[in-house]
Amino acid sequence: MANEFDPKRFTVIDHPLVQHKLSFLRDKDTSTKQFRELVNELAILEGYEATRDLPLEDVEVETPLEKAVCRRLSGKKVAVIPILRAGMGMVDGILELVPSARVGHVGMYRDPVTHEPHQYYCKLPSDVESRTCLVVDPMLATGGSLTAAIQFLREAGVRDIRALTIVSSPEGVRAVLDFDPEVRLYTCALDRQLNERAYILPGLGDAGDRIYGTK
Ligand SMILES: O=P(O)(O)OC[C@H]1O[C@H](OP(=O)(O)OP(=O)(O)O)[C@H](O)[C@@H]1O
Ligand SMILES: O=c1cc[nH]c(=O)[nH]1
Ligand SMILES: [Mg+2]
Repeated sequence: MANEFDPKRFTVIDHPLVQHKLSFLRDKDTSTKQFRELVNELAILEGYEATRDLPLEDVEVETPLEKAVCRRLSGKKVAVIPILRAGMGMVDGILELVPSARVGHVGMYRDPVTHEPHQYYCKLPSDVESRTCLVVDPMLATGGSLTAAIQFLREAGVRDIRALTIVSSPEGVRAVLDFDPEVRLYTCALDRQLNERAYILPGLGDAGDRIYGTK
């Protein structure tokens, strides 16, 4: 479905498998175990889309019959950057696709009253600036957490940043795309709006609590 955002920078993944899994993710009766599995599966499907244009190079391979020119990922390396906690639920899915990726962690929690993000941890790969960084977090609500993470990566010199969320609000998408003119954003769903507590509607509730069973 068309939306108001620049299609070169913002992609809603409307693949049937994604939409099918998302329907179970939203369901309040889905168990913690199943929720975690679904987040992992959605990360794989989304990661496939977000890595679609990684550069390739020709390599010569000897098949059992003859030599063949094949294509492999070229030098450009990948880092996965989960925004803690909920983003951790997407890491293994991305690593299944790109096993050699490094993982950097950005710890961020949202103040329940002001909704402002507070950073409490950060550890990035030493060569992060030369990597394609896939920032993962299931939820994009006000955009405060993701813009803070992007700012952090820009300050570390990262050029290629792609953000992968599962459910996004229009307010959050606008905030992220306006904040950073280069970032590319992928999501499985563009939802209707935020409520007065800055939760996404219809959304899926608190992703961190549902992944870890803390409520
Ligand atoms: O776009 P925003 O308004 O910043 O909200 C989205 C953030 O809120 C959630 O994290 P939360 O603060 O609940 O931390 P958690 O992952 O530890 O549960 C979510 O995982 C995002 O990081
Ligand atoms: O709807 C929301 C908003 C922020 N964080 C969540 O986990 N869910
Ligand atoms: Mg949470």
